[in-house]
Amino acid sequence: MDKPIVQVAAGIIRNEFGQIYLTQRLEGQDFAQSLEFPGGKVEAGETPEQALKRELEEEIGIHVLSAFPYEHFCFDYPNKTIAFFFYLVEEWVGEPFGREGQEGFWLAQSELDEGQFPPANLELIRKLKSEL
Ligand SMILES: Nc1nc2c([nH]c(=O)n2[C@H]2C[C@H](O)[C@@H](COP(=O)(O)OP(=O)(O)OP(=O)(O)O)O2)c(=O)[nH]1
Ligand SMILES: [Mg+2]
Repeated sequence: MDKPIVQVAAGIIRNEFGQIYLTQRLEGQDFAQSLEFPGGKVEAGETPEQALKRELEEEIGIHVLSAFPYEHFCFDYPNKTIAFFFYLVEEWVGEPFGREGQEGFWLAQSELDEGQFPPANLELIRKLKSEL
């Protein structure tokens, strides 16, 4: 049987100190307790950028002013293929917080640890660290 393909939009939210805002996935979600770049599934009728903006309002309470495509790739999980759209977000209104009860915190870009993220994030984290 063919695996479903899911589109996911997520934000690399970076402040003026070069720190990135991360959240921890909740119990009951897939990859519970993993760190993640906030974001979620693109819904029918949405562009990935629209989904990014909606998800960042819903999950961390910020209003994105501008977002730039950073990486797009597909990753095969055993049960689904995810098409990721990662955006760099450096302009927004509001102070991010875990609006759905999840932990959230700022981390220096150099301190990102691929071991704490889902497997799909490996190359992305390496790229972010290599750019410093
Ligand atoms: N947001 C996000 N999701 C990631 C990352 N890496 C990674 O493998 N994923 C996976 C986990 C999930 O299977 C999927 C994202 O879906 P999600 O659970 O966040 O979707 P959603 O916010 O729309 O939540 P829901 O309404 O479906 O519960 O992508 C990442 O860095 N950020
Ligand atoms: Mg999500």
